[in-house]
Amino acid sequence: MSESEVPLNRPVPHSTHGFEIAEPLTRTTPQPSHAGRSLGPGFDLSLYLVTGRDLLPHGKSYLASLEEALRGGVTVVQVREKSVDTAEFLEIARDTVSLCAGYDVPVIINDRVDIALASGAAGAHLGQTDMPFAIARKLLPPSAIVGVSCATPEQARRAVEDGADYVGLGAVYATSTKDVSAPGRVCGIAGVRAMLSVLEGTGVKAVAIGGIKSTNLLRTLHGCASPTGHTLDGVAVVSDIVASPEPQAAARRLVQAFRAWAAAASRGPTAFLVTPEQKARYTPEAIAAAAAALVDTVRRVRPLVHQITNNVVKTQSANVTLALGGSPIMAEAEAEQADLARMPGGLLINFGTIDALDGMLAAGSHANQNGKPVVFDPVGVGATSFRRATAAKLLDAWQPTVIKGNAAEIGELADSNEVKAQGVDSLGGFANASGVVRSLARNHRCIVLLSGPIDYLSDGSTVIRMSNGHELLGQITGAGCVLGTTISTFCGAASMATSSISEGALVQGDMLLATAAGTLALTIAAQRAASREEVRGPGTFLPALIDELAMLTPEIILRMARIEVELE
Ligand SMILES: Cc1ncc(COP(=O)(O)OP(=O)(O)O)c(N)n1
Ligand SMILES: Cc1nc(C(=O)O)sc1CCOP(=O)(O)O
Repeated sequence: MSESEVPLNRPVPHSTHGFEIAEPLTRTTPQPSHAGRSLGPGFDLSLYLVTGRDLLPHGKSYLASLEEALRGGVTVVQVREKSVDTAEFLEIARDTVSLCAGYDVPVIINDRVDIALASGAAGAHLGQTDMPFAIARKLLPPSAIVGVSCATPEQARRAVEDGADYVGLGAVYATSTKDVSAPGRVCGIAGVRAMLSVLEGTGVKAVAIGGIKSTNLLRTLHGCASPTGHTLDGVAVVSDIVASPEPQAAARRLVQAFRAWAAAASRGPTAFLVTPEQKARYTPEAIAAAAAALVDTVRRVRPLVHQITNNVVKTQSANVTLALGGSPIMAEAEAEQADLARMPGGLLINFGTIDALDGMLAAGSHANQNGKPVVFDPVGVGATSFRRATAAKLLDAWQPTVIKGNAAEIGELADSNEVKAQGVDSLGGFANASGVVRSLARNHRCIVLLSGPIDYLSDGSTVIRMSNGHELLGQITGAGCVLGTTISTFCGAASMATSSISEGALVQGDMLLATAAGTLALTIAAQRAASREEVRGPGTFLPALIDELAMLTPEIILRMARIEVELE
């Protein structure tokens, strides 16, 4: 839908929200009694504005800013006042109810049930240390909407039992609007996911709150979902709207992005990755054909392949990128990540030596903002608790498009101890590798590749098994790392070359096929390199591998690809 087609809020003759306890100061039209509840399950939390008068830009009045935000498409307004006396709070609440009534937007009062009652608002929002839910429910009319703040699954469970209409989940990110510096107070994307799992099937709606902006909205929505695809009903925002000199434009950006994403998410639990039409095309022949075509696409579009990778493999990775036809850049400084993310292509984050954590955090976030695919290689993630914590931090900061790893690394991220690690290598494999990759892909909402003698690839639904490769790959250092390079090269090219735009998607293009292509390119080139006459062992294998990558053709892929598909 184009910007001009998105329905924005327009003033309406009189409101249907709010219960009639006291008439707002400026309203002349009588309100229907207890109409707030008539919003019932249908109340629209898509863009939930929480007010913050102290953040208003100089010269902008509270009501002018609020009205602009309403015109921009805000769907619920919460009056949050932390430092005024009761009389002033009531006056602000009444003015807010009166203005919002004109846009048919319900008003919720933060913390204060008495103000909710006296102002004729649609309901109240309660924190964990505010009035107990049961008492608030008793005091408020049955029509009132009552929301509860939650930061843990336990609190979410309690809110469901109590009968909350919705919950505010957060803080998702750090924010300067409110002090959330206490340990564990920022629950992150992973925390919101855990709470959404609790809410599944309960009918209790959810918004996320804390540090949400138009720049991280899509990443937040994409990541905040339970493994079965239970997602947010909206986002609650303070500063991104209130502190803006143009609150209408700020609200419009947020609500449009939310609606585009919600339309995509409604197509199914893995529709964030592939459409049903794409899925129908996942046959071994079609996958080989797509991978073959992408070999030429890489050479045509020459993706910039930005790699933050470990010192052991940098030169090798750059040479592999060049051999395929991509353009490598190994840039780690935090300060250059925003500029680099604006250049089309792919990003690889390989944390083999974790030298550039700030660069990794910034690179992924900027890539998400610019729709660039992010390939994450959590090298040796189970080896130390520092690596485990770093992986969790990175996965909270940005959304990977692809996670690739060996059995020990994938097992660690999947909370499985079936496979043992030895440093950055793994010992053994999974009894049900397809199940492991499928479930990890669902949990992390991304493509997962488990590399090994057979490579298992999944988008959370389909599993693709590829059995090309050669044992010499296991005898050179960094074979897994250069697999990350070939995948990010193909993902970058596929995202640049796609002609069909999927609204609300974090990355354009079929990343499952691109990951398959990147895997096949390396493993088939390895087979060909190993069969060369001059190759006597690992020392002669590596240059031959780079030669074979440079000489790869679509026909070679079509002839040699060994692919099986398991549809769910
Ligand atoms: C939608 C939404 N979610 C969470 C909060 C936080 O409320 P609370 O825990 O009561 O903290 P304060 O806002 O009172 O500081 C909220 N207000 N809205
Ligand atoms: C009011 C509030 N409650 C939070 C919670 O975690 O409960 S975070 C928060 C402030 C959100 O402001 P901004 O959108 O400017 O980051």
